[in-house]
Amino acid sequence: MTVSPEVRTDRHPLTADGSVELAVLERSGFDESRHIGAGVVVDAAGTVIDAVGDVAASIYPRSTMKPFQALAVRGAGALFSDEELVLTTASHAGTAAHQALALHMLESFDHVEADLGCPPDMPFDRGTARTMDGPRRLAMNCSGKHAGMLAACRVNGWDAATYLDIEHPLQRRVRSVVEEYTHETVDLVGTDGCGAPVFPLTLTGLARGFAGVVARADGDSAALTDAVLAHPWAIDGVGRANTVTIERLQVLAKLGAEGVMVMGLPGGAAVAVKVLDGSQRAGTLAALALLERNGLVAADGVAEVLAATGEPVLGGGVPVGSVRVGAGLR
Ligand SMILES: NC(=O)C[C@H](N)C(=O)O
Repeated sequence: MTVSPEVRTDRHPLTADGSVELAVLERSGFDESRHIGAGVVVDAAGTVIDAVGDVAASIYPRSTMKPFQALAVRGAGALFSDEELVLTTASHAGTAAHQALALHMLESFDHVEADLGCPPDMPFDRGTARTMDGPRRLAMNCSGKHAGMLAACRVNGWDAATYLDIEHPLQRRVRSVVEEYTHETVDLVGTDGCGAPVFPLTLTGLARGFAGVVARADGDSAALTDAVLAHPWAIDGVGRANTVTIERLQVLAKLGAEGVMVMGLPGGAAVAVKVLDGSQRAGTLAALALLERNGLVAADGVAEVLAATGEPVLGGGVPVGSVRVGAGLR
């Protein structure tokens, strides 16, 4: 992590003391695991309307930064089809369709797979992984984001070999988009798993920023929001949690690694959640519980999404338990 001269003295990480119980896994009638963390709901104007835990704590947003990165790429003049635009903001499952889309994005701007700055990886989708000989960059969940960044370099004549450097013109743009939407000063820079710069943000700033994106206040954020709603398969994968949430609830959902989840109602509120232990298990459950308790999504729709995407608790191959909303959210 590098530190800029004007470090915020109030920036602090989320701790156990700043967390509440978000989810509990019960097996055979006995509680087995608990996930703690924090979550915040803001309205369309970015005002906090509900919060649990220390939502002034900062977290790495990981892939929930992708909507801001996608807007920076589009703002730099790299234009794609709607499905490709969704891939620029995706943590995709790496299916053949996702990989083909990423390849088309590269080729449209005279790039090749080896130009991608993200590392070779196996796809999230197990079926696709079984068909592959080994990891490749196209299959990495961030390949669409990186293809978009490379396209922005081509359009502007920027150096494509250094596009992940924090002082590269593209990353400067990303930084200013993040600051514009979150209303926070970027003062710390880390490196995401895919190699891109990632900035700690308060949970509240992240929710505010996401509410700004789904507010559709300008052409680029409207195009991004509408594209995700129209092509939810591309942002995650068929049957996967973000895709199912978008399909069933018309709520934009975006996961980040290490237990981060943001969701936003087009033109309305947004929620941001961090599960302290980094587990992905509780993210969708906690974010939807926060939206539901504020009357922003219907209980039956939430139950449908959780039934379709919740992690099964199995014993001998049959369900013997469940994951429920924790005491901190009730
Ligand atoms: N889904 C994610 O958050 C991935 C993240 N961008 C990483 O590279 O690790």
